[in-house]
Amino acid sequence: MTDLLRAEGLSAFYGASQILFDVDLALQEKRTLALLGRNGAGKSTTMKALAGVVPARHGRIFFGGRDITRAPPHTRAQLGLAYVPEDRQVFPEHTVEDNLLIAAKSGPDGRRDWTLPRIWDTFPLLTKLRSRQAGRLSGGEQQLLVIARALMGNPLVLLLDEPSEGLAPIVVATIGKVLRELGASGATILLAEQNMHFCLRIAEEAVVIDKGKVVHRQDTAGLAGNDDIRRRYLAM
Ligand SMILES: Nc1ncnc2c1ncn2[C@@H]1O[C@H](COP(=O)(O)OP(=O)(O)OP(=O)(O)O)[C@@H](O)[C@H]1O
Repeated sequence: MTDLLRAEGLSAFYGASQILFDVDLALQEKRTLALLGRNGAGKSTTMKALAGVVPARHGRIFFGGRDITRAPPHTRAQLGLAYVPEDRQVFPEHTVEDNLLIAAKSGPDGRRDWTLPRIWDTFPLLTKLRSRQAGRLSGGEQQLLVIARALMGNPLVLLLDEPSEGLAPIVVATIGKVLRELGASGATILLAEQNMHFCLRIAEEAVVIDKGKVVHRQDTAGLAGNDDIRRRYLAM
């Protein structure tokens, strides 16, 4: 299978502080990879480096075989890399439907698989809320909206930063169901999470990061039974 997105020897800094050390990641087409780690392990920084929001000081990032290490965030987005940050930024004054329509465009390959009707089918909860102002949605509803909005751009890869963070278990279950369906329909997803249980039925494989370094890689089914790694790096 082809690596759609690959990071090789990635390092990143905030000022003088080094946050990522020699991170290697490979995301294959039509697969979901979990990037797991505790609070402060470096998951968000990795996602930001892949999206171009934080520069890579060393190393290389390849997307569809093309070197995007120095490409700005908007170029990466145009190439089909959709980044959904953890802060769930919706356009608060606009309706759910307008938030989605603002983002509607063909994918870099000309595909228009994701349209409003398909979004309503995949996210029934959003259908009910289509006329509501996005700023009035709950955190979970906003999370669904930002995922749906990313899909409206028909991306090749979704980078999702901690979609389950701070949400009630029932909402987390709804988001999990949507992500499983997306994976089954052939989406390519990198999912940064602290919550390993959330990832188990969504991602096939996991990369564990700790103190900015990749410390372990395993299929998620195996990781669930790997008490040593879970205790050492995932605080569970
Ligand atoms: N803007 C910043 N300036 C300086 N240091 C930062 C900044 N953002 C994050 N850090 C530090 O970088 C390290 C990695 O943070 P990062 O947000 O990537 O971790 P994370 O695994 O995503 O954790 P969380 O679950 O808290 O989001 C932490 O030590 C954090 O304090």
